[in-house]
Amino acid sequence: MATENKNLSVYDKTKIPNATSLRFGIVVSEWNAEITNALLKGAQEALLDCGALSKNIIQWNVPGSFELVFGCKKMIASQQVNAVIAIGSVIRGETSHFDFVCSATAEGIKDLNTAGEVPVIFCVLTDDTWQQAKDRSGGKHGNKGTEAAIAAIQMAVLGR
Ligand SMILES: Nc1c(NC[C@H](O)[C@H](O)[C@H](O)CO)[nH]c(=O)[nH]c1=O
Ligand SMILES: CC(=O)[C@@H](O)COP(=O)(O)O
Repeated sequence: MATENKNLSVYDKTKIPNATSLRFGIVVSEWNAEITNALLKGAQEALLDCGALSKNIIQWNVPGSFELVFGCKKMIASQQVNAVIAIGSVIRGETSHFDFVCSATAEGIKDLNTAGEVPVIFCVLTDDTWQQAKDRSGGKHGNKGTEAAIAAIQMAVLGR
């Protein structure tokens, strides 16, 4: 189902485990900061809505999405978190750089999950246009940060 047919911000709180006992890392890319900050807001609000404590949400920033993998790996190694959310916004430009950044970031985050230490949630928008990114970070299609927070809670419980 494409995002167009699924609001990213909708969740049934009664079906989400309580997050009070869980610790979360959030690593945020600073490229396209208007988008990534909106994703971060959505994630933070959903975590708190599901019982997470502010003191248990550790946030680091990295320059761009390509650096998310390194930031998440260091977060896992040093912060005793139950799940990490990797937040980025990659928007296609004139060259094939978009493809390399997207594939490297996705592969790297996949590899962190394959390592099996801590689940890392892929909250990286890969859009052809600025409007597509706006629509998925609190716009008409909801907020992928919200979706990522719910996935983080569910995977944190599964990974315990
Ligand atoms: N063009 C975008 C980038 N590019 C930067 C890379 O992510 C990386 O920081 C750089 O290549 C240095 O290693 N990053 C995004 O997150 N979004 C973009 O649209
Ligand atoms: C995703 C990118 O790296 C891209 O925005 C860079 O733009 P360009 O391909 O025009 O250099």
